[in-house]
Amino acid sequence: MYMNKLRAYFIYSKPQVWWLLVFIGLIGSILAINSFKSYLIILLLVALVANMTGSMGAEGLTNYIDRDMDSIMERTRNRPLPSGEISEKGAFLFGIILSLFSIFILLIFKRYLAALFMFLGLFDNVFIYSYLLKRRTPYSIILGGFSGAFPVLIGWYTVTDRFSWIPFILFFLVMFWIPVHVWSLAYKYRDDYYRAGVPMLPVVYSDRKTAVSISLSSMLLILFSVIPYFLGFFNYLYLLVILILSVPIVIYSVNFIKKPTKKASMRLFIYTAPYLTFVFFIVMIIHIIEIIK
Ligand code: HEM
Ligand SMILES: CC(C)=CCC/C(C)=C/CC/C(C)=C/COP(=O)(O)OP(=O)(O)O
Repeated sequence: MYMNKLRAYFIYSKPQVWWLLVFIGLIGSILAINSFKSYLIILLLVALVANMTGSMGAEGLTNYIDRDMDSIMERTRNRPLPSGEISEKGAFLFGIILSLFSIFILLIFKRYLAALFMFLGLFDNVFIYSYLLKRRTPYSIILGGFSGAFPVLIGWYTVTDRFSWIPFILFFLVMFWIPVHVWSLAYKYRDDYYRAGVPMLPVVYSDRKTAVSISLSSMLLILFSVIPYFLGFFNYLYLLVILILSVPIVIYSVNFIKKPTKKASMRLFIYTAPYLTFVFFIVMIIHIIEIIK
């Protein structure tokens, strides 16, 4: 019984989502480390715990705020809260306790800037995106998108106070990645979102306009992904990998423009997480090669 409840809360936190938030935060920490001193490894683990509990807490609170719409949408109505596996009170306490803990642990280790970024990420995801904008505008994910990029800054500034453009470049890379990621999924579930009264872009706009918006976002993402090379932040290996990784985005986007279907949009959506994972992975590999050299 106890294990079932624990499992329900773990599923409630949406690990299928937050693993990537924690991963980009981990890369943010690794990029900030240029020597393997033990205290840096401890701070890296602090960042990992903070980003994990922060992401779990944010999801817990946003799922609580969205409990009405989640019980309507087919995609979400079997989740632990709409299905009644966990109580509303338990869901809220889960979200608030983990969110506060994620800030608290950073304050305990005197990582004040990282704690500020955690507060801003949580505030943006829970209040700005979920509570304020998601029910009001198709552009909620733009203003609400900052939250998903904060783990990179948290990872970096938990490990060091050193300024660098690198974490901010990666912050904006995630920002440019979000529209493709969200709108391609929202196209498939636009009827769901319509029934729940959520004005996601594919609900509000025609197929044509949605396809153009998603494809423009894809091109912006690719453009912003190659800029760090031309600004001299990452080397030719980064450029080569980005160009290779960008080919499917172009193909899937063109296919979606030519024939906007749910299958075409989901092919693009399913590629978005691996794309971001491999971009961050190659940035980490390049950094580690630099340190070892
Ligand atoms: C405003 C920003 C975002 C919104 C609205 C959003 C929305 C969504 C939605 C609706 C899903 C499907 C969830 C499900 O039905 O299980 C999803 C999946 C996912 N999201 Fe996001 N997302 C956002 C930002 C991010 C960010 C910043 C990351 C990580 C850096 C991320 C990582 C993922 C992953 C890994 C999945 C699972 C992908 C898959 O199943 O293939 N998301 N997202
Ligand atoms: C600082 C820090 C750790 C911030 C983390 C913020 C965070 C959890 C970002 C992820 C954004 C996301 C997956 C939103 C889900 O949207 P949704 O609720 O519309 O998705 P749904 O319809 O599937 O519930």
